[in-house]
Amino acid sequence: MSLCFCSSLKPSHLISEPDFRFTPPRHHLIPVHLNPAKHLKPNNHIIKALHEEIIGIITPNDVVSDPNNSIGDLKDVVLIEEETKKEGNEDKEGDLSNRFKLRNGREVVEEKAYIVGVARKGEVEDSFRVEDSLCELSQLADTAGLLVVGSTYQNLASPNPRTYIGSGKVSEIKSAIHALDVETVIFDDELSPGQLRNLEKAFGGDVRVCDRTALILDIFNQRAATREAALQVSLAQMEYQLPRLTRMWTHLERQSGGQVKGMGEKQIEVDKRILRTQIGVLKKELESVRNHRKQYRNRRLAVPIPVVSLVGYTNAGKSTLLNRLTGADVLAEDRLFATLDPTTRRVQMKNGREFLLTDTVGFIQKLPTTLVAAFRATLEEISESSLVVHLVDISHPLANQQIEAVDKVLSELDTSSIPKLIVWNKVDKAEDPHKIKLEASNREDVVCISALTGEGLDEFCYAILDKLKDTMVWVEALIPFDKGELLSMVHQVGMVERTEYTEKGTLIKAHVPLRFARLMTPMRQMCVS
Ligand SMILES: Nc1nc2c(ncn2[C@@H]2O[C@H](COP(=O)(O)OP(=O)(O)OP(=O)(O)O)[C@@H](O)[C@H]2O)c(=O)[nH]1
Ligand SMILES: [Mg+2]
Repeated sequence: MSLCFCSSLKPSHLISEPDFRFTPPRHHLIPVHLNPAKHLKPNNHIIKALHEEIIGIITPNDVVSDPNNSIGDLKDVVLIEEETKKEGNEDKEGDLSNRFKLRNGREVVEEKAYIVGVARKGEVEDSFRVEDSLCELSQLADTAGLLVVGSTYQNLASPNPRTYIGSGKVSEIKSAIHALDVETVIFDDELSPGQLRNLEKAFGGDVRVCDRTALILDIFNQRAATREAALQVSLAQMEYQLPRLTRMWTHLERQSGGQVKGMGEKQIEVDKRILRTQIGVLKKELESVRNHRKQYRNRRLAVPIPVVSLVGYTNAGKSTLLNRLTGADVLAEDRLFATLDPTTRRVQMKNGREFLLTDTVGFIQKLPTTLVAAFRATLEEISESSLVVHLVDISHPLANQQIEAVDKVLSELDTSSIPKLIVWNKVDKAEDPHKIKLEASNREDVVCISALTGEGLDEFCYAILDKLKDTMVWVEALIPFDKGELLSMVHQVGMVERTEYTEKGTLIKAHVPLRFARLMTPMRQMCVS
């Protein structure tokens, strides 16, 4: 059984991209029989490809002129993925070659996609407008390796429960997608299994229908690099798939003309059981991977250095900042969801102070709940940190909406008790950097930086220390000379305001983390007496 999101009958492109190469395995090739009498125009593009021993895309409608007679037996001329070129589309080689893209190190042919949204009447003014949300969906589609060739939306009080959009709009889209030769239609909200089914039926043919959630899950699937991330994504995919299995086997009934009525339903139950068992196995595996990571985390917590979590909308610049401050080598690129796994590195400040900085997975509006649930353990690291830094791409036209979307996820993660610092990144890219800096300086809790140029990074580190100080406890303690180790630890993790050497030991006045303050209780009493 193959798990796929876009279509319940065939493995979707969104699960496994067509792995297009110029030398495909033999079974992908089918012979082409060319009949010169039928062909009117010579096609030098193909000849060139053949001369260079590159296998080109040829259909029976293509004309091959071979002045040097170097092609040999035309029966051996082969065609890659017959479906990629339909009859009557002779001039599409150029168009097609534009659709070869390098995705995650693989050359793939981009499928044509059409995106659809719904603008809800009476929507809060400050939230994402439907055009903005569709623009983001288009970026997501691009990240997943799809070529968006058209989009539309409809104003509705609420989505149509049967087909998400109204029936008139369905017909309009049907005409558009057939005219544009679209293979996949992506909807901007999560579709119910019923809506998915009805829309596929309405569009007919081989058109696949999927939603934003499936697209995001697919991107995560493509990008999962570690075992934990891969397990988390698989779990999210299976949980998304479970209620959508409905049509997987109904084709059996259709094929047999209804003679094996009920067979499809039985098979659905079998599939659901298999899927549930797989979900159980995955959860167990995840548990063991997580225990392993927990041991690392406990070891890290034993080192008394404060942990600062970097959170923010996808593409805000979190990994760039981590790399800049720590010399780490986390992948940072202008694509959505570049990072899936948390990475922690030590930041050493000029004044000798240190803190640990953790880069986390980016957030997005309409983040699939299955994904939040599957990534909860990873995200829980955020709720265990001493400080949360919310990084904002201030140059983005939708910065405010992105801030709101991040705050929404943070509130779900129970981080309200952790102090937060807001950092406006990409100030270099802002339309009016001066104005942005002025605005930031007038606001408490906002620091303005450019992770790319390094501007404002010293202020950023000092702001972090200030914030960390707020999380600490003020102590005055007399540390005996034989506890030198503790004294240097206090210097390392606390903010020492004053030290004085007395006959009995070192008198310190400092802000220290709570658990240190507890450790120092006897020494604090010595100080009082
Ligand atoms: N101009 C400018 N570009 C920046 C800055 N910081 C990051 N970028 C660019 O923004 C893009 C995204 O950066 P990342 O560091 O990958 O963003 P991220 O927040 O880690 O993204 P995800 O991992 O997808 O959540 C990259 O192309 C960076 O070069 C900045 O201060 N100025
Ligand atoms: Mg990143």
